[in-house]
Amino acid sequence: MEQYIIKGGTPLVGEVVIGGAKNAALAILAAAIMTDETVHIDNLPDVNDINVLLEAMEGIGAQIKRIDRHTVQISGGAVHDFNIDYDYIKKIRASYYLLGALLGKYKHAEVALPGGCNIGSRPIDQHLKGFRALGAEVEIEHGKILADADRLVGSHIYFDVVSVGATINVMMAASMAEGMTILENVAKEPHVVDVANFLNSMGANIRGAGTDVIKIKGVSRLHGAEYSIIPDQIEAGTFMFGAAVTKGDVTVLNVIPKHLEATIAKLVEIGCEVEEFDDAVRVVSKGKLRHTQVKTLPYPGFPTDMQPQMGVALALCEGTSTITESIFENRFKYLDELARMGAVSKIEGNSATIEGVERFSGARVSAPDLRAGAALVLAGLAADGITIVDDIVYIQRGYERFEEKLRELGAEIEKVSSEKEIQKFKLKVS
Ligand SMILES: CC(=O)N[C@H]1[C@@H](OP(=O)(O)OP(=O)(O)OC[C@H]2O[C@@H](n3ccc(=O)[nH]c3=O)[C@H](O)[C@@H]2O)O[C@H](CO)[C@@H](O)[C@@H]1O
Ligand SMILES: C=C(OP(=O)(O)O)C(=O)O
Repeated sequence: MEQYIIKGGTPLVGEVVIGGAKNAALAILAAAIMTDETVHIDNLPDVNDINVLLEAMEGIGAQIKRIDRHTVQISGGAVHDFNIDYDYIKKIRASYYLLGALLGKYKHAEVALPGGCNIGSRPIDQHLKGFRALGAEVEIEHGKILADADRLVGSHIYFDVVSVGATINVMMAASMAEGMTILENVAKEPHVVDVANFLNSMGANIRGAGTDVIKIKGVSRLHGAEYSIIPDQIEAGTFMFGAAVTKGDVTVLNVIPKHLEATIAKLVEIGCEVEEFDDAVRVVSKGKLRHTQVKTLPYPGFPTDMQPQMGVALALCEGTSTITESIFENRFKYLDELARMGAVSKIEGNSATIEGVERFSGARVSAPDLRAGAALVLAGLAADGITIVDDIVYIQRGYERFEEKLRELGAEIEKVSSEKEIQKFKLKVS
């Protein structure tokens, strides 16, 4: 089992290039099998979730050609199997996008119920409601979602909750339904817009992505395309909070600053200096950090996927801060791990009260999920002494070369997998 070992106390300083957005890329890869022609996708992040999804797609007959770590060519023409097994996708959430893609193109899909991070109850009732409204029969049997339709017909669908996954999934299926679909109360996340743009580049007719209402005029076929995925706002935000907690000076490159507005606002509130450029953002943290409040909300609100990273910063702020987590009820597990490093917090329902401390002390902690794991790495970088983060397989789901990028910013961090390597690192940094 691999771990990160970190000697904290060095400010992160320098520039870091941000990769493509995992959560956009996963949906776009799935959507790529909706045409028989070749699709060329660029700016893919080289992370475990992507590789697992590509394997699952190969398993049903898609031809996948890796051009390099960030570029892939996909031909969906040879897809002959509409059945995705649990073994492939138990580790990832976004396997559910193969439902929308297969149902849209082939009117039939059998996909195991998705996995993903254990951050709370994660129903998919809104996805199924959307597919049924388009005319599909949908059943859950033996852990699989079976969706079947003679034809899909456009419909007017109001989502009861704002869901990124349901919005994208139903948008995919509806793009190959007959007639007009109107989706209301949809998610407005940048990756929803990116997937709509990608589908449109394949010949779909989708309008309104990024607003509350998406209108889709179904088409009978989609064609090949070349597409470059948007930058990952969560990877960028993680490095930006890295600057905040280590009293560093980090510029994230290849970002869309507009997508980072909520993160930037909170960094400014806690006392960081933030400079925005066309496709870069610089975060400088000098003095003490100030306490604040934050509530996670759908975009353009503060993203739940940034909540643990912000929580680590708040645990180092002067005074008392509060976090309200309104999307997933089980996203505070990192606070128990952070307590081992000296953080002081109390969780009540979906809120956490955090009493800032002067410093963390290095300790052995476990990553409970992807973003919580990344947040604990940030805590280790800010802490006195040595921190070991276990279960980094979660972090590897969504961060490419995380430790290398941090080292390029001056961090003392290694990926290790044995006691011998841990001792070697300790000797090196002592
Ligand atoms: C692979 C991927 O892109 N994952 C992201 C996606 O997850 P995911 O697509 O699972 O998240 P959703 O936006 O669907 O979930 C938002 C809220 O809606 C609820 N809900 C969702 C669907 C449904 O059918 N019924 C229902 O009640 C969920 O329990 C949650 O409380 O968006 C989340 C919210 O930005 C992010 O944290 C995840 O990183
Ligand atoms: C929660 C996340 O991913 P998933 O939805 O795939 O579990 C995430 O990207 O932070």
